[in-house]
Amino acid sequence: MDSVVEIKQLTKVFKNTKAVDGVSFSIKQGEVVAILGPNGAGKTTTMLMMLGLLNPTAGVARLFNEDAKAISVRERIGVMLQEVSVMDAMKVKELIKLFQSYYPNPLEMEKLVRLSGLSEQDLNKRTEKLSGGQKRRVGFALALAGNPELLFFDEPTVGMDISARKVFWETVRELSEQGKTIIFTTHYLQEADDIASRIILFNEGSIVADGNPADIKKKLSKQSVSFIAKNDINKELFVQLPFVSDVFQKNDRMYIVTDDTDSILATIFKGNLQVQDIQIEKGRLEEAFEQLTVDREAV
Ligand SMILES: Nc1ncnc2c1ncn2[C@@H]1O[C@H](COP(=O)(O)OP(=O)(O)OP(=O)(O)O)[C@@H](O)[C@H]1O
Repeated sequence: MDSVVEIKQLTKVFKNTKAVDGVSFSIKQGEVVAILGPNGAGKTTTMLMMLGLLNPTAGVARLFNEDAKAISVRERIGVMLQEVSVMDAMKVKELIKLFQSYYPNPLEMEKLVRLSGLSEQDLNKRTEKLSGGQKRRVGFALALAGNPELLFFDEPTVGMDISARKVFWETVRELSEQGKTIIFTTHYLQEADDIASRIILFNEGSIVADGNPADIKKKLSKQSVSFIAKNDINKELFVQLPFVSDVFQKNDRMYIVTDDTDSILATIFKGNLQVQDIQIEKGRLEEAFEQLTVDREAV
């Protein structure tokens, strides 16, 4: 399958801040990708560079194997950024019609209204009179106006109430079922896990993990095997194993921190180690993710 997004060694330096540091990935048609990470991780900056709205300090970003600024690319993408600035002094309906006119194969008004969760009343409102949540819905309708193949949403659910979120994600699922490619940034782990087929995890301007949600969760959540040793057991036996990240002793218990608890059990049994009271702990994902955030803030 062809990749619709290709970024290579993308880097952005603002004065003293390296916001994005040599990031590379490609995204295939039909993927639903969450760019996940704590505040300031570089998600928005990366998205803006992907879209050609911000020039990278180094590296390249290509959409459909072309420059993102090309008209032929613009016609195939839909974008909803954090700041939805809609033109004032126009009715919502007029604004949507204007956007439809920019594209060769726009979606019909009724479809846009249904997909974005706008009401008839909203359509007749003037844009400057909209609430924050209504603005988001209009922004969503505008992103879909051209019936795009590839969609970008930057922190899409910020400012949405629960019912608006529900409509939004239902629509995203529907679009995904139609084979559209969807890329969204979020700092909600749960959102990424619920919706995305792939999570690209950012921290401090770099990718720290990239994979399906199950693999990412495995990577994020620290697991350990612990036991009480009847005889002295040499720590090195576990330290040398590739899937072990830490081995320590607490009270009379030896803890082996690992991402593969099964293999630790196998090592214990194969080595016929004299241990008792084996416990397996699967760390909480939210905790691990919060830790990532805390680490960032501590810098
Ligand atoms: N225009 C700018 N000028 C200077 N620094 C910037 C600019 N835009 C972003 N930054 C800095 O770059 C870093 C990454 O910001 P970015 O907005 O990409 O993060 P993010 O992951 O999208 O975070 P958030 O979830 O808060 O939006 C931050 O340290 C931010 O302060």
